[in-house]
Amino acid sequence: MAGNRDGVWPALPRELRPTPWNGPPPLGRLCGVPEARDYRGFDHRMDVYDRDGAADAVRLDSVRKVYGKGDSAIVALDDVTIGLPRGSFTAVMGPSGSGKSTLLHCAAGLDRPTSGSVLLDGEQVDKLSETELTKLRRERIGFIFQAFNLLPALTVTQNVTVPLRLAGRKPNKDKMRDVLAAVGLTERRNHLPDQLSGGQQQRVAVARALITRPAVIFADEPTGALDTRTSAGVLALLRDTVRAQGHTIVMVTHDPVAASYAHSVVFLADGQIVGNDVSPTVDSVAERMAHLGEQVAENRSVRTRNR
Ligand SMILES: Nc1ncnc2c1ncn2[C@@H]1O[C@H](COP(=O)(O)OP(=O)(O)OP(=O)(O)O)[C@@H](O)[C@H]1O
Repeated sequence: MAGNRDGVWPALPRELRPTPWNGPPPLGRLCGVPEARDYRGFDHRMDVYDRDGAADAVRLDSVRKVYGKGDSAIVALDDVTIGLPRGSFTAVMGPSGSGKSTLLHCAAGLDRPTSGSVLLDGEQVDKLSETELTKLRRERIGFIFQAFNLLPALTVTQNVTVPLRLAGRKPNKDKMRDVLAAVGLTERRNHLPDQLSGGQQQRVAVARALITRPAVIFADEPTGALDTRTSAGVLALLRDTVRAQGHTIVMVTHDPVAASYAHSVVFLADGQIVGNDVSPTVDSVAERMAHLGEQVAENRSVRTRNR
C-alpha cells in the first residue's frame, strides 16, 4: 500500500488517515539520528550521549539482557542505548527474535536487564525492589497488548477504572468522561466487553492505559488482532493522544502501516539498534525492514562460516 507523510492513504477513509504532525514544539532527540528536525519540527539531534536525559520519558543505557547461561545463553539485547523523549511516539521494529519484546519488557520494568541501566520518568527502574516496581508499573506506566486483556464481567467504565482502583485512587468523573469521549466510547460505557467489537475493546484498553496519565504507554502489537480499518482507527487514536495530551508511547509492531503513525521507528536486529527512521512512511519502513532481513541473514551466515 502506498503512503506518504502528507497522509496519502488511498485505502482508508479520510477520517482514519494519519495527519501531518502539527503538535508541540520540538521535544527531544532519538539516538542515532544525525538529522536536526523533521517536517513536524520534531528535533532528533544525536546528543543523547552527552546530556543527562532529563527530557527523556524512557532511557536505556548500555542495556544487555542474556537469557540462560554458558553454551545455551541467548543475548536478547546487546548494549542498547537509547533515549525516548517525553511526548514522542516511537515504534520498535525488527525481525522475529530481534529483541523487541525484551526491550519493551526491560524498559517497562517487567523484566530486569542483565546489565546496564533503565530510567523511566526519572526513576532508575533496574534498582527498584519488586514492590516498588509494581507501584511504578501501576501508577506511571500504561500497557496495551494485542489481546485486549479486559475483564469480561466488568463494564467499559469499570474496566477503564481498574488501574485507579488498584492504586487505591477514586475515579474522577470529569476525567472519566474525557477519557471515554477521547476514545469514542461514551455511548458504550455500560456495555460488557463481549458486547463490543475488537476495535472497541482495544479502545477500552487504550482508555484504561490513559486514565492514570502515565509517564509512558507501552503497546505490544496493539493492532495485531484487528482488521486494517479498525487498526487505523486505534492507531489514529494513539497518535492523537500523543499530539493532544503529550503522552509518550512506545509501540512494538511488525506492521509498517502501524509504524508509519509514529514519529520515529527504531530498528532492532540481533539485539542491537541498527537504525531508525524519523519521518516514517509505509514505504520507507517496509524498505528498511526488507533490507534488515537480508542484512541479518548475511551477518548470520558470515558468523556461521567463521565458527
Ligand atoms: N524467557 C526467555 N528465555 C530464553 N530466551 C528468551 C526468553 N525470552 C526471549 N528469549 C529469546 O531472546 C531473543 C529475543 O526475543 P524477543 O521475544 O525479545 O524477540 P522479538 O523481536 O520480540 O520476537 P518476535 O517478533 O518473534 O515476538 C529470542 O532469541 C528469544 O528466543
